[in-house]
This record gives sequence, C-alpha cells and structure tokens, in this order.
Amino acid sequence: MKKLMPAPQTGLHGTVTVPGDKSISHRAVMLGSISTGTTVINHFLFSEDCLSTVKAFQNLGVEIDLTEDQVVVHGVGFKGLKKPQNYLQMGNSGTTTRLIMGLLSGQDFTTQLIGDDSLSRRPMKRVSEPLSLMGANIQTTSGHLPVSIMGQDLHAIKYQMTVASAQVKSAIILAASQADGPSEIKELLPTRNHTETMLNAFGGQIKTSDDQLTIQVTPKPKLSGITLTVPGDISSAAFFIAAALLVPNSEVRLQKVGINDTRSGILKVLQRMGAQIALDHQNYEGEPFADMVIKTSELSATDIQRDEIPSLVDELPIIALVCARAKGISTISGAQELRVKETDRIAAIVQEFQKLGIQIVERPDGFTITGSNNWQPVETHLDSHGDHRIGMTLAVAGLLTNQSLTLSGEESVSISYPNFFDDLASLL
Ligand SMILES: O=C(O)C1=C[C@@H](OP(=O)(O)O)[C@@H](O)[C@H](O)C1
Ligand SMILES: C=C(OP(=O)(O)O)C(=O)O
Repeated sequence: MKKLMPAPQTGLHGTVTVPGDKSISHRAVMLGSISTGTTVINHFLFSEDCLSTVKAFQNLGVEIDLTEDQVVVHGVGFKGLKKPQNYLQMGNSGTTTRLIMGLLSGQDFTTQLIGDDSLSRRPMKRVSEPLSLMGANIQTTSGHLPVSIMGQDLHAIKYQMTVASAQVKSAIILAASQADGPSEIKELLPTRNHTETMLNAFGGQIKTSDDQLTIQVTPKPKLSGITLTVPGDISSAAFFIAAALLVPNSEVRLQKVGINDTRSGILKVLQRMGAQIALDHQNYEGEPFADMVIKTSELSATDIQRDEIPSLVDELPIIALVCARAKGISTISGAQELRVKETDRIAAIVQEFQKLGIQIVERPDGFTITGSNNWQPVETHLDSHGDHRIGMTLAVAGLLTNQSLTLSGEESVSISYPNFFDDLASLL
C-alpha cells in the first residue's frame, strides 16, 4: 500500500523525459527478431510488458542483449524462429499475446501461450477468428488464454475488421506477411499505425489508403535490421500533462514525446477543453515527436465520441479525471473497449472516482462526469484494480485533494512505467 503525494502548495515544476513508447518498443523487438542482421533500439521501454516480449523472443531462439538504455536484437529472419522448450509466458501484456499469435500462426512449429489472471480474462477470439480464415490452427480456452498455435501455411485474406483494434490489425499483418499472396485489411476506424510504419522501415511493403482505413500487405518481405530511437510514450506523458493542467501554478516540460496522429487524440481533446499545451522542437525520426510545455489551465467540459476513441483509448482513465475537474458535464461514449483491458476500466474508474466524491455515472460504453473543483472524498483508500493506468490516474487524483489518500496495487505501474512515482515526485 502506498501513501499518495498530497496537493503541492507551489505547483508542479520541472522537466521529465518520459520512458519509451510501449507499442513501439514491443514492435521493435518483434520486427528486429524476424529481420536479418542487427537491430539497435535506443530509449527502449524497460517495463514488465515489454520485457515479456523480450523473454518470449529469447525463448523463440533470438539472441537479445539488454544494456541500460538500449536493446540489441540479433535477428534470425522470418524462417529462423525456433520452437520454444516450454510455453511462452505473456504476463500481463495484451500486445505481446495478440501480435505473437499472428506471427506464430505461420511458423512450422507449435507454441503454447499463457498469461496472468488479468490477461487470461481478455478476449482472444478477435485474433484467432481472422487468423483461422487464413488457415491458421489456433486453439483457445473458450476464447481465452491458454492458447495453442499449431503453425500452418497461411493464405492471403481480404478482411473487414469488426473491432477497432491495432492489436488485431497487427496480428493479421504479421500473419499476412507470411501468406501466399497479397492481403487487404479494412479498419472500422483508423487505429495506431506503428506496425505498418515500422514494417516499412525494416524493408516491408505495406500500403495505407489516404483515409487510413485500408491496409495492403505484400507478403514475404525481406526485412533487415535497423537502428531506431523510441520516442517518449504519449500514454505515459498523459499523466503529467493532466497533473500540470490541474495542479494550480504548474509549468512542466516533457521531452521528446511521440505525437503520431493515430495516438495523439488526447492533445486535441484537451486543447478544445482550453488546455495550454505548447509543442516545441517538433521533429521526425521514423515517428514524429516534440517537447511539450504544459501550464495550469481553466478547463471546460467536452464530449468524446466513438470516432475519437482509438486515438486516445489508453488515456481515457486520466482524461476522465481531467473531466472531473472541468467546468460542466462531460460525456465519453463509444468506449466499450475499456471493459476488456487489464481490468474493466469503466467499472474501476466509476468505483474509485465515487470514493473521491466525483459525480460520475456509468454508461455501458463510457461515463457522464460532472466537473467540480471541490471533491468531498467519502473514502480515502483507493485501489488500482491491478491496472497500471488506473493506478497512475489515482496517483494524479491524490495531488488534487487535501485529504491524505492511500493506494493499493501501486506496483502495477511497472507494467508500463516503472519509475512513475519517482518522476512524479521530481516535479514537487
Ligand atoms: O497495438 C498496441 O500496441 C496497442 C493497442 C491498443 O489495444 P487494442 O488493439 O486492443 O485497442 C492499446 O489499448 C494497447 O495498450 C496497445
Ligand atoms: C491495454 C494496454 O496494454 P495491453 O493491451 O498491451 O495489455 C495498456 O497499456 O493500457
């Protein structure tokens, strides 16, 4: 159990370099492994989820060296992965599991995947079903982990996605890259496009239509290792952005944060609420990134609907907290995907926010939140529900009350941000 930091009198001040992007770190290890030659990954995210990916590929016979801020992957090519000695442990990571299902469904060996309790409750049919249409032979446990993947020769596919999910899209792309002809995937809404961008950087041929909804995959690419620097994770930056906006008298700089359009919906939403966020030193190295300067701002309520959700899906817990401070009534809808994350994030947010005296109403696909600057907590012990993003959201909430609050399940932050509490304390 952790005592949360109380409201600082003088505001939050300073500079934070947020850790590397989680989605990009996972993909760098995966694509480096199936390339030939060496891939050097700078500013890799050393968090539990990304280490699940590293261990999985080591167990698939790939040599991967870890130093303090760098990962070096000695690629074996698409055909060089080896049958692991044992099952692969996916830990808490949905991204590792779903992408690896796509990749391993075209290999010539059988693999078993297992995960922790949270991951074992998350849906896997959304991946096994489209892969089966390509000829994959995958056995799930009633649609969940444990999963067995009996590698097969795969066929090309034309597939209309039924859920807006970058993990499902990426699994199909990785399978389609091993198939017998070109494939086409149609998305419901654009989702994060790191797999497409990065595969092309490794030598693949993925084409995306102008509306970003149709992805064409040319199979059997010759991939070669690259050197890349992972930008800061906007999903991690989101907690400091919110803290700086909401704690009076704050000014915080965040360095080299990724601002890919398919990820930066939070910036659009906060700016229309009245947030002062300036982007400095905008640059591009495989992905766009910028420094962010955030100042305390008066915010007004907003409505966030289905079309915007994929571009900010992991930021919704902290966005909900910002809405709880903004003037007026905010609604978030079309966000039912939150129910199948590390925990049911809609239920967890409602339960924990109500302890803080926040007026929040649960909807099947989101919430209605009435903002106020004067919460009256009814309970001072909060719970992360074992979910890193809920834990970090509640730590920011702690900065906004005069009551002393405690948090259990605080260790879950190491799934995506092991140094989170130290970085937050550095701004006091
Ligand atoms: O592809 C990725 O790296 C991710 C995609 C999203 O999941 P879905 O594909 O389930 O929406 C996101 O929530 C997750 O944190 C990372
Ligand atoms: C949902 C998340 O990750 P994953 O799906 O990879 O477990 C997240 O990081 O918020």
